[in-house]
Amino acid sequence: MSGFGNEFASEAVPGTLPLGQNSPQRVAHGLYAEQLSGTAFTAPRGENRRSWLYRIRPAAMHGMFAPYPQPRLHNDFEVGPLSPDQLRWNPLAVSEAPVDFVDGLYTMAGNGSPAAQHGVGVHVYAANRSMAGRYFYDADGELLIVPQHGRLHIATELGVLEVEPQEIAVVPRGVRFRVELPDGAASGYVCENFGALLRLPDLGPIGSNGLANPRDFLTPNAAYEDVEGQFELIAKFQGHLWRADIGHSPLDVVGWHGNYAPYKYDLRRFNTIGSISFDHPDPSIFTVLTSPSDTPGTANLDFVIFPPRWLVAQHTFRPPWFHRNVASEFMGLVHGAYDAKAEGFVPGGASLHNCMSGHGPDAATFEKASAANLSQPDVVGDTMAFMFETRAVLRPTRQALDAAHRQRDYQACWTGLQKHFVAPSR
Ligand SMILES: O=C(O)Cc1cc(O)ccc1O
Ligand SMILES: [Fe+2]
Repeated sequence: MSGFGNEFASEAVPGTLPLGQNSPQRVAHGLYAEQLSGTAFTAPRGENRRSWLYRIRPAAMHGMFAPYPQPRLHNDFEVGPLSPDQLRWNPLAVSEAPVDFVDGLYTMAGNGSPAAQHGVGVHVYAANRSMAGRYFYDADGELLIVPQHGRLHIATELGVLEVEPQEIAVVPRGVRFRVELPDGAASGYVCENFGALLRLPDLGPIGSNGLANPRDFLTPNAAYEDVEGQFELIAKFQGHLWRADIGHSPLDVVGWHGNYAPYKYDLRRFNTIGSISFDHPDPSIFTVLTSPSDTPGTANLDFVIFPPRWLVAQHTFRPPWFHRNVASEFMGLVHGAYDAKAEGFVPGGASLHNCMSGHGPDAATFEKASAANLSQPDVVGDTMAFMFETRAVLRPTRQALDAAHRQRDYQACWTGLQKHFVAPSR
């Protein structure tokens, strides 16, 4: 079903959804009615998100939760002194042992907390088997999933999302799901948003079209599993994982209606807008989705992409400029090469430039772009980089700082920048 944040209605069995009410005395087909609230009951109408689920058994039915050991996934961002160094990592290696999506998550950095209801957790994942007999939900935030390698088959309570690299999926806070790997292995990035729900950015003078267009966001039709067995429900709650026995698939929603639902988006549909005169615009022009904070214009999270595009700006240094930012920038690369880095920033890798840490094109990129012939356009072809930009400093986890795959020589990419200044003689 097409559209961003629409009021959808979907039933896998005809006649499931009640007409004219949400909670009839007896639901059709012997189902239970259950509301899933993604915003406060009293959130303003334009921001209010909830769905009504008509399901075989209510979500309350499962055993007691006990801690589930997955020490690589958490929200214990490093406390204490934090170096302002620029950081960069190679891709996380896929484990030799069998690892599913939940066990394959690895926390890189974050800010805020689930308790504070603002901030983000930044994770990567590398998995080599499908989740089988287990289901997951995150009570701490919605999950923005950015596949980098391998497709994901995400079976959720509200239906199935198939996503491949260069597409994204968003699973709302609380929605239970299982991830299968049609290609046998998969890796990518996840931003866990503790704050206000992701929404489309305002377009200002761009007008009523452009960037990510609402109709390109797709929400699944209802699909249910009617199976019983000895299964496991994994919850992420207040920064840590918990497990409970569950005797049936919780993906048993036969019909649902509402505006709180998973969705996917193909980043290749992004209507990239840029300079056709001079100067490289601020990267906010590439915002796909934003989670506002309580300060207008200052996001809890901006999800920004750097898709293929033409560079035509005249008398201009065309790649991203040198920069220091009050906000903090975590970047990843889904595909190809990024136009500010000639080498070292590889698909599946990541970089972190925190508040006011200088960054920008590496020496090779600077020299090349400074000498480029601007009478012809450049095309940035095979590429799909992205940024999770957030107003608060991203504190890396201890494991990310200590990781063998951290590039400890990252700063060297700027050491080759030559002094070109020549003081005019007086
Ligand atoms: O490469 C980066 O760090 C992100 C970035 C992109 C851009 O187009 C302009 C500035 C900027 O920091
Ligand atoms: Fe930047």
